Amino acid sequence: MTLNSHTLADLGWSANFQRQLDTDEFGAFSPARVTGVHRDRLTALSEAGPLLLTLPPDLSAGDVAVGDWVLADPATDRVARLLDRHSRIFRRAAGEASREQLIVANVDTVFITTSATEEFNEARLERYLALAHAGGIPPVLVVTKADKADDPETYLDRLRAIAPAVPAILLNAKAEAAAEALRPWCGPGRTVAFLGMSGVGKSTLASALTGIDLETATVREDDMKGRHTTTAREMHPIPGGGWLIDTPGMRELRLTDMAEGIDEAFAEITGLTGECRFRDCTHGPEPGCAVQAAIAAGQVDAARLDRWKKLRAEDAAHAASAAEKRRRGKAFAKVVKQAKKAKRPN
Ligand SMILES: Nc1nc2c(ncn2[C@@H]2O[C@H](COP(=O)(O)OP(=O)(O)OP(=O)(O)O)[C@@H](O)[C@H]2O)c(=O)[nH]1
Ligand SMILES: [Zn+2]
Repeated sequence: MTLNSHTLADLGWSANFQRQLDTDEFGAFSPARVTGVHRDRLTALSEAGPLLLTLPPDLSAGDVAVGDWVLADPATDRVARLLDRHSRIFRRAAGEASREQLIVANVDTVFITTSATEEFNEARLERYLALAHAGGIPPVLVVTKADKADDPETYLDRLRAIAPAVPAILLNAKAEAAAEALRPWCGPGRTVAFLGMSGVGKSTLASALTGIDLETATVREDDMKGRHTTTAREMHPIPGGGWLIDTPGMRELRLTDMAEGIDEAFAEITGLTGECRFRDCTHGPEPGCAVQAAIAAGQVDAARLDRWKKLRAEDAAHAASAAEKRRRGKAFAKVVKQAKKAKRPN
């Protein structure tokens, strides 16, 4: 099989997408996986090979992300419909309240990558976990630079303390065996992505998995007018099956984008809050607090409670400022409308 010929299953198609098609769509359109999003067009892969698609008037580039599935009209090379995604990574759009800015779609596993160095930080990892949970993507924790630490196993202990249910692996990203350690989550039709701070070894691992140097990998494509353009590839095949998505948007994710899905990342605490005597318990000094009781019993880490409260507070502040912006935006629009009305001659 060449690089340009994949079955739908290889591309990540599943019953979950199949179910979304109407009977009349079956014969008329071909499903295609989005591999690149540009201002007014998409690159995509279908069973027949690469496609260059235009967007219909009711869809804008911001509605689509690398990893999405679309139905393409082969007669016009236009997107007929965007299919519902099963998972995503998103950030909150700056300025515009409550709107999600989509970063990637339909990822099956996210490798949250950290290193056995000073960079290791529980609070940050909890945010990455929250981001994965919010987008419905099962996370795997990867600790690189095992070769640089005196006692690297302690980092696994620290991960167990914050996320006992999340698989965690410790490795040297530069070693031959690095790709093998990630292989259980890859395979035909499966899509993976890396998240983590700069310098933790994401590119090293990505190159080990795909066999290409992603830092320098570019691809020449024809644009609509037949000109050649050079663009970075954002969805890479993994030898043996599966895909790695690596977009600039993922690398630009900032920690402030990540305060959703927090409750799931702190399940051992949020699972208890319903048992507190007071419904509005702050899990501080009040009597009958189930969380404080668990801390006293050594079942919950007090530092985790602090970080959970902090994340929740940040999230609330973020939501409040977004609501305020929206309110001001509306008030401003009203003023503009009134001004226009006033100017208009009868
Ligand atoms: N010794 C050792 N060095 C590593 C390991 N993983 C990564 N490095 C080195 O750390 C440096 C940064 O690795 P990258 O793979 O570029 O990190 P990155 O996460 O892709 O960083 P950005 O591209 O900035 O997001 C490189 O010099 C790697 O060779 C490891 O497990 N052990
Ligand atoms: Zn409480």
